[in-house]
Amino acid sequence: MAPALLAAIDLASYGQTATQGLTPQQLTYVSNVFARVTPETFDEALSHLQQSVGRYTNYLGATSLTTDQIVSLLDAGAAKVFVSAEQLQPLLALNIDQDRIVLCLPGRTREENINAIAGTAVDVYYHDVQDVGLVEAWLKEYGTDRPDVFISFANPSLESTILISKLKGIPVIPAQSLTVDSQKEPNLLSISKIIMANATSDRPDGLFTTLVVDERRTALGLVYSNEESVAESLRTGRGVYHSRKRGLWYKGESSGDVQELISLSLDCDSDCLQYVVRQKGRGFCHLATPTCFGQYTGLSRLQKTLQSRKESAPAGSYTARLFNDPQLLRAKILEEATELCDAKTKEDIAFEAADVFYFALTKCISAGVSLEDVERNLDAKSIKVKRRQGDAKPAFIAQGDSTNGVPPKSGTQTEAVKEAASIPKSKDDPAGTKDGRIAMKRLLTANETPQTILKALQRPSQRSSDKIIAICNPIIEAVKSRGDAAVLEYTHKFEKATSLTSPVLKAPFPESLMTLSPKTKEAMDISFENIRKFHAAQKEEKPLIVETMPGVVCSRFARPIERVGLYVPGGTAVLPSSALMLGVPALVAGCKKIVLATPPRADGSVTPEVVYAAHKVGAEAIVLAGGAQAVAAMAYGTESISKVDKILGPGNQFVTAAKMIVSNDTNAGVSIDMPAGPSEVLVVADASANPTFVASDLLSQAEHGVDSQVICIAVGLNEAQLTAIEDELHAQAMALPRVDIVRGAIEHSITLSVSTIEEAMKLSNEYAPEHLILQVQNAEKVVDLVENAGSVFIGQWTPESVGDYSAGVNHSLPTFGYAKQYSGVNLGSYIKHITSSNLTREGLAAVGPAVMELARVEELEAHRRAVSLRLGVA
Ligand SMILES: NC(=O)c1ccc[n+]([C@@H]2O[C@H](COP(=O)([O-])OP(=O)(O)OC[C@H]3O[C@@H](n4cnc5c(N)ncnc54)[C@H](O)[C@@H]3O)[C@@H](O)[C@H]2O)c1
Ligand SMILES: N[C@H](CO)Cc1c[nH]c[nH+]1
Ligand SMILES: [Zn+2]
Repeated sequence: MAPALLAAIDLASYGQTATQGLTPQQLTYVSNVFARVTPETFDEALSHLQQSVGRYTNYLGATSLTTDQIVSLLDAGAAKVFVSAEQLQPLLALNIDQDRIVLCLPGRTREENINAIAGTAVDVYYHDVQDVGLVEAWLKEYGTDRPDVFISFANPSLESTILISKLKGIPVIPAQSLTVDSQKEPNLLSISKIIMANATSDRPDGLFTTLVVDERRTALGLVYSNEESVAESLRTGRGVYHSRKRGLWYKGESSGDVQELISLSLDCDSDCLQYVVRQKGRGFCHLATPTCFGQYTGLSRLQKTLQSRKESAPAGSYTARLFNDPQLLRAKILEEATELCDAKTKEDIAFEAADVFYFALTKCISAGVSLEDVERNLDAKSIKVKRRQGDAKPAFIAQGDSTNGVPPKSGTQTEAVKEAASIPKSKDDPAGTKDGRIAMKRLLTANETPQTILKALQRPSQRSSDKIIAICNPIIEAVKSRGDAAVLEYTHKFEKATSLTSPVLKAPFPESLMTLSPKTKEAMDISFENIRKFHAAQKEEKPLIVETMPGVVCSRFARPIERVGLYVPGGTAVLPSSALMLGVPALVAGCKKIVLATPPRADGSVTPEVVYAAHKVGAEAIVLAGGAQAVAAMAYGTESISKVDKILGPGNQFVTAAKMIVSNDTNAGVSIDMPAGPSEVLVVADASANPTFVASDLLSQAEHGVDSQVICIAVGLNEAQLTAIEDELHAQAMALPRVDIVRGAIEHSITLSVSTIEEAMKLSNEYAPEHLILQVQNAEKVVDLVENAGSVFIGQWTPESVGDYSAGVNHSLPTFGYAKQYSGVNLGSYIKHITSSNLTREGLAAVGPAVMELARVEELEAHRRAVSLRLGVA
C-alpha cells in the first residue's frame, strides 16, 4: 500500500460546516480521513460516505455502534471500521472481509493484546500506548504480518489522534492541527508541511518529481514541486508547481488552461508526488493537446468528444440527435446491449461492447454524469458488504437465453420488455426469492375466498394479450405485404441470423445437415415409432354410415387437410420433439404438403435433430423463421414459402397471438390447432406421493420459460410433508442449468393445500391444466374425476416428460385453460370430415314432407320446390 496522508477529524467537520478544519472539498487533498461515528451522528456519517466514496478513504471509529450499523457503514463505503473486542465476534460471524475491520485494543499488556487478536486477520489499533517500544516488541513477536497496525499514544497532545503505525511509515495529520477555521492557512500549511516532512527528494536540486494525472488517472505530464508550490496548491485548490525556469508556476495562469486540485499523494518510497487534477481548457500541454504525450484515447477521448458535442454539435451530428431524442437513445442502448449478448467471437464482442459504451456514455453525458462519477460508483460497489444475488429480472431471462428475444429496434421493444416485467409477483415474496430460496407461494384454500384462489391460479401471460397482439400485428402486415424480404428482416433481427439470404430450406435435406449421434438417432426413431403407433390407432378405417330412415343414408368420411404448416419452437430451447409431435400425425393422416417452421440459429442453420425429424415426416421445406413472422409466412405464403391451410404447433406468446390473428382473418383462409402457449403442469399429490418425484415434475415444466406456471395441489399434507416437497424443489432447482428460468416461473407458481381429492379435482378442472399429474393413491380411479386437462399422467411412475418425448401421446396441448374446449394435437387435427347423404326415391318420399314443411316455415320457396318438383307434388 502506498503511504498516504491521514487526516484525523471529528464528525463536525465531516459534514458541510468545516468547523474542525478542512472543507469537504479540501478533505479530498488528503487520501485518508478518520472520523468517529456515534449513534447520534450515524445518519450523517452514512450520507457523507455516500457522497465521498471514491474521493478519499474513510476510516471510521465505530466502537459505540451496533453490528447492523457497522455493516451499513462498510456497505456505504467505509474502508475500515474500528471496533471494540465485543463488537468483533458478531462481525466475524457475518464473514465480513477481515481486512476491513480494525480491532481497538488498549496498549497494555503483551498477553492481553496477543490473545485478543489470536485466530483473526484483522488490523489492530493500539490506543493509549504508553510505550511505543512495547508495541514494537509485540509486533515483532506476533503481529508483523497483520495488514495494518494503528497506534495512538497516551500523550495528551496526541490524544484524539489515530496514528498509522510508524513501523509502516505512513504520515499522519493530527486532528489538533485541523481545528482552526478552514479558510485560514495554518491547516493547509500543516498538511503541506507534513507531506514534505515525509518526502525525500532524490534530486540534487531538492525538487520532487511530480506526476500530474487527470480524474481517470491518465497521465497528463511530468513537472516538479517543492514545499512552496505544494503549499500554494493546497491554499488555492489548483495545480501549482515549481518551474525550473520560472519558479512558482500557477498552471494555466496565462493560457487559461487551469487545473482544479483533486488530491495529492506520495509514491511508495516517498520521493515522487502525484497530483490528481481536473484539467480545464484545451489541455495540459503547452502544445494545446490534452496531455504531454498526445491526445486522449479510448473512453477519455469519447467523453471529451461527447462533452463538446453537447456544448455545440455540428449540423447533422448523430450524437446531437441522440441527445435530443431520448427514445432513440433508449432503443439504441437496448439494441446494442442485445447485440453484445449475442456476439460470439473476440472481434465481435469488442465491436459490440464499444457500441454499448458509446451509447451508454452518451446517456451519461446528456445527464451531466462523467466517467469519473461512473468509476466512483464502480469503486463503491466493489466494497459493498451486502451483495445482491445478481440474478436477472424475469423480464430479461426470457430474452437472455440463446437465440431468442432480440428486441425489435423500434418502440415496440419497450412494450415487450414492459410486458415481460409485468409478470405478477407473489405478494408475500415480491422478489420470488425468499433469501434466494426458490419457493412456490402457498395457499391454504380453507382460509381463502374462491375469488382469491382463482386469482392465484391466473396464468402469468394472460394479462397482456393486447400488448402482444399490438407487437404481432405490424409483423404480420409486413410479411403479408413484403413477403420474403420482411421474413428475412425479422429473422436477422430476432435470430441474429444475418448471413441468411433465403428464408426457406427445401427438401431433400442434405445428409450433412442431419448428422446425429447413433444414440440420438435411436431415441428419435423410438419416439417416432411410438407416436406413429398411437396416432395411427386413431385412424378411422371406414366412413361412418347411418340409414336414418328407409332409403335415407347419411355418411361421414375423413380426408386429410391438404397443406399443413407446423411450428417448431426454437427460442429458449430447440424442440425437435415438437417436430415429431407435429410431423408424425401429419404423415399418418396423409397430408400432401408438410411445411415446418422454426427459428434458425444465429449462423442460419437448423438443429440437425429438427432437420432429421422434417426428413422422417416427409416435410417439403423448413421455413427458417420463428415467431409471428413464421406464422404469417405460412398463413399467407410468400415468394418462396408455400401457403398452408392449417397451422399447428406450440410457441411463445408471440407465436400463439399470431396464430390467433391469422385464423381470425377471413382472407387468410387458414385455421389453427389451438392456443398452445407457455407450458404448464398441475400436480395433485397426496401423502403417498414421493416429494422428489413431485418436485421433479413441477420443475420439468418450470424450466420451459419464465412465463410457464406450475401448480401443486397438496391433498391433506401436513407441514412436514409440504416442506419436504418445497425443500426438494429448491434443492433440485438450484442444481438445474436453467435455474434462472425456473426461478422466474416459480415466482408465479403456487401450492394449494386442500383436504380432499374431490376438492383437488374441482380446482384442477377449473384450472384446466395442459398437463395433469396424479401422484395419489388409486390414481387410475381419480381419472374418472378429470373433466378438463390436456393430457393426464397417472401414478408415480409416469413423469410428464415421457409424454413430452417418447410415450406416444402428443405433447402439443392446449394451455391457458383452453383444455376446457380444445383437445391437444391428435390425428383428428389433420383431418376434416366430410358428410354425404344418399337417398332413394322412396327415401325422398319419406323425408320430403318434413323438408317441405320446414322450408315453408322459413319462407324459402326454392328449397321447398327442390323436393316437390322431384316428387311431383304441389
Ligand atoms: N403448449 C404446448 O404444447 C407446448 C409445447 C412445447 C413448447 N411450448 C411452449 O412453447 C414456448 C416456446 O417459446 P420460445 O420463446 O422458446 O420459442 P418460440 O419459437 O415459440 O419463440 C421464439 C420467437 O419469438 C419471437 N419473439 C421473441 N421475442 C420477441 C419480441 N420481443 N417481439 C416479437 N417477437 C419476439 C421471435 O420471432 C422468436 O423467433 C415455451 O413457452 C414453451 O413452454 C408449449
Ligand atoms: N412440455 C412441453 C409442452 O408443454 C413440450 C416439450 C418439448 N420438449 C420438452 N417438453
Ligand atoms: Zn416439457
